[in-house]
Amino acid sequence: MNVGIVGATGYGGAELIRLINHHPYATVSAVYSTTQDGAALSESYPHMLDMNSLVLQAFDAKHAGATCDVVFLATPPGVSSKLSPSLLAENVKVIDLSGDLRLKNPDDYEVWYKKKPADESLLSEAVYGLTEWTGEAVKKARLIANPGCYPTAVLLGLLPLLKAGLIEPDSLLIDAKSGTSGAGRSASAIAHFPEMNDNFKIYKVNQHQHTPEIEQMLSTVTDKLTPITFSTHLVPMTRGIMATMYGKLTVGTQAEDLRAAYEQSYHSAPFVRLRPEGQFPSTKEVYGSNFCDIGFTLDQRTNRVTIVSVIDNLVKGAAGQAIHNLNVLAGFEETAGLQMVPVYP
Ligand SMILES: NC(=O)C1=CN([C@@H]2O[C@H](COP(=O)(O)OP(=O)(O)OC[C@H]3O[C@@H](n4cnc5c(N)ncnc54)[C@H](OP(=O)(O)O)[C@@H]3O)[C@@H](O)[C@H]2O)C=CC1
Ligand SMILES: CC(=O)N[C@@H](CCC(=O)OP(=O)(O)O)C(=O)O
Repeated sequence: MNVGIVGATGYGGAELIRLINHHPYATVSAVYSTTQDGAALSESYPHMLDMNSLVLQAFDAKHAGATCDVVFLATPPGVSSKLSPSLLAENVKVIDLSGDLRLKNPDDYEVWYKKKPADESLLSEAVYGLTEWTGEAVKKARLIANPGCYPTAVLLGLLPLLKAGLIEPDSLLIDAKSGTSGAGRSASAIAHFPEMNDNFKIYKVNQHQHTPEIEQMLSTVTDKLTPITFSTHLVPMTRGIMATMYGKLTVGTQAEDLRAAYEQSYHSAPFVRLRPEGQFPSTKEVYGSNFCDIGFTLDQRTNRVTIVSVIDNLVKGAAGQAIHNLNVLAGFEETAGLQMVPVYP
């Protein structure tokens, strides 16, 4: 299968190239850039010096139609809503890593992204690609909205317990932390070395654009939209997200109910790993891999559960999850090209 990447000079694009290089059935056949038409990939990324057959070029939907079966859009907000229709018209399937097509309500996009939303027809066609939960719809999709990095960690940790009715949805507190690659290669000053080294920052308090995305997906298992408290922090590391989540248990919930709910949801999910009760994962334990590791414990004293979910933001939170979606929609085995053991230490 031939794939193209728009935004190939960014971190998400580079991670797609790295992972697809090991994919048994997919080949990168086109890499698009708005700023580096004609440049070799190694001009942006010298670590890909041996991949100089990949020459960056200006995006052209007709070219993509002639050379690619699927195109990944690893582009900033506001771009994929414009490019997707021209790719679909060329019979090319689209996997969008940005937030443009994730929110079904266009007003939410306008409020949280402060940009013009995509056309409603595009939003209604886009399938939210949280593969473990929406894989059946992904199989039939031609347009996939790949989940955000924070929502991936948060939703994989919360959905099984909410679906089983084990925690009160309106009691949820979500405290998430990310490495700075989450902000992209052209990150603003907030993520620069002198700002972030030896520092720890909270940001976008009550304003993070992933809030409605999390609420939207949680509502599919609780049947009502419940506002959440969701805080995001930058930590001085390159990759990794840890979401620590707290919720009040419903009457009678025991630790074995929590474990049973996770096992029921993820018994055949190759990328979700559950820790024994009371043991918690760290971000390094998933670094460079497509795993989401989850730990939990129940506090009898407060009648609350603490859940910890970790991912690599660039893999499970972006490129790896996008390739997982590619595998499902193409009918490949789910793990094709994604069986990396985490890099440790
Ligand atoms: N970093 C992460 O951990 C995650 C990122 N995402 C999302 O994935 C997308 C890509 O993120 P990331 O790779 O980190 O971002 P980067 O800033 O690292 O890269 C984005 C790339 O998009 C290209 N670009 C910029 N403007 C345009 C445009 N108008 N049209 C087409 N291409 C353009 C640029 O390449 P060029 O100048 O060569 O055109 C740039 O290299 C974003 O929407 C992000 O929010 C989602 C999950 C996790
Ligand atoms: C660390 C960091 O800055 N992370 C970014 C993630 C951005 C992102 O992935 O945005 P979309 O999913 O909405 O496209 C942020 O918090 O805004």
